[in-house]
Parts: sequence; C-alpha cells; structure tokens
Amino acid sequence: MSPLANHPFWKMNGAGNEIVVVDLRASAHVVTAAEARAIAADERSRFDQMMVLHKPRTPGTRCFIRIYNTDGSFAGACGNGTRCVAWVLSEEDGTESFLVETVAGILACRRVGPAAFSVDMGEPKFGWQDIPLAEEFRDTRAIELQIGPIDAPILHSPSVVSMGNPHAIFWVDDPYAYDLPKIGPMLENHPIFPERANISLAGVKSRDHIVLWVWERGVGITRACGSAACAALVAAARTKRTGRAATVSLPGGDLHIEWRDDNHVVMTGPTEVEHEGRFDPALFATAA
Ligand SMILES: N[C@H](CCC[C@H](N)C(=O)O)C(=O)O
Repeated sequence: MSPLANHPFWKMNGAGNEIVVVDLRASAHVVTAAEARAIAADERSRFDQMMVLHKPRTPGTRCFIRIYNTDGSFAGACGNGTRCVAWVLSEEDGTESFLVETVAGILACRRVGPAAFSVDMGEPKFGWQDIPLAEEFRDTRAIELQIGPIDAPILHSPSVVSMGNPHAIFWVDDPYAYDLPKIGPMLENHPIFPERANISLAGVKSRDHIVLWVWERGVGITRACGSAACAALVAAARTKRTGRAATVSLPGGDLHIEWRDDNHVVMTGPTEVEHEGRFDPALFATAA
C-alpha cells in the first residue's frame, strides 16, 4: 500500500495556481519524485505545486513544508501554496497568525480575510551566486542574456532575483504579446541558470501595477506564481520602475506585494478549496 494512503489532502488554488496540500505530520514518509509525478498525473490531484506538511523541525513553527513541482523536482519557495497551507492550519485550530518552515526559512502567515492570507516571503537575494548564475555578474538588475537574432533580440537583459528560488524577469510592454510557451523552456534551461529558473514577462503599467505572465521551472505556464510576483515587484522597485508596493496581475488573479523597509517581502492574496479528502489506498499503490 502507498505510504500516502489515507493521509488528508486538499486540492486548492491560490489565484489560480493549482496547489495540492498533503498532511504527512502523522508519518515519517518523504514523498519521492516518482510519487509526486504520479499524484500530479491524476486529474483528481493535479498540481502545479504540492505542499507536503511534515512535523515541525523548529520549536514555535507549525510544520516543515516540502514543496514539489509537477515534474517531481523541489521548489525552494511557493507563495501561493504557502497561503493554501496557511488556510489549512488556520481552519485546523482557529489561529490567525503563525509560523511555518520551508528550506527557504521560517515564514510568518496571517489571515486577513475569510480566505485571504498574507505571507512574509523573507528577504530577496541579488548576488549572482545566490540566484544562482553560472558566471559572475556584478549587477543583477540587468544581466546579459538574450534570445532571438543577435541584432534584433526578442527578449533581453532580464533582472534576476532569488526569493529562495531563482527568478528572471524580462521587461516588456505586453507580456501576452510573446510566445511564452515556446520561449519559456529555452530560458528555463539556459546554461546561465545551473539550477534552471522561473521565467517571467513583466509589463509595468504604473508605479503600483505590474502585469505578469510566468513560465515556471519544473511546471510550465501557470495561472499565478506568488514568488515570481514578489521577484517582479522587488526587481521593478530596484530598477526604479515602480515603488515598493504594487498589485501584480496574473492570469488567475491579483496579488498584492510589498517590499518592506526591513527588506522582507510580504505577499497577500486569495485561496480557494476545490475539494478535500484522503488519499485512496488503491490510487498510488503501483505509482512508485
Ligand atoms: N507557484 C509558486 C512558485 C513555484 C516555483 C517553482 N516552479 C520553482 O521551481 O521554483 C509560487 O506561487 O510561488
């Protein structure tokens, strides 16, 4: 029988980003990449990211979260998924503010509405080794990277940021004017990104509004990406395109992002439950 059998799970979305939350706090099992891919392949539990809750590692936190992409790889951060986890934990005991832990660190979550949450996504990192990039760039506000003909590139000079995961943001007028499904995989796997990267096209509409379309590492096109929204706002503020707070509009909805003076990035947005239940013991018996 699968080690996941009978453990609680929720199929949710955060601004359209498809999220599965699995509660393994009562188990010592660590989901394998093959199990993650099998769960993503079943339409009842399809996900962009799966958030697996484990027993806390640090006193004062509610759980340790492992984050999986559709292809079974690990994601260092997932803003939309963290809001979904916050909904599960808040419903569990009625608390409205608590800490969770991921590989990117300890994140503070706060309920701000019936299904809306703020998550402190921590501090952005800008050093080329932090992203990471394959070679030294002193200034990561715009790195030398382009695709298309040398003298007439289609996209060039992205800003790069780590929010616990690697992001590249290309500045354009209209993100939807580009063939991101075709360009995305080339950029995600470009040799400049040794751990691959999440690729965003960002259109700055005003000092406090960004339109964003994202090709996610290990997933593909998604309807929203919280950490990309944080990375885009930080990169926009760093390059003086916006102020330090903005609404980021993604295909699945809007997120509000603020880069506070203490250097922490706070993301606020919705969550929605689609269905919940327990893993069917038969379902993944042969998956791994
Ligand atoms: N959708 C997620 C981010 C996923 C990033 C992931 N694709 C990676 O490998 O870094 C979010 O809301 O932040």
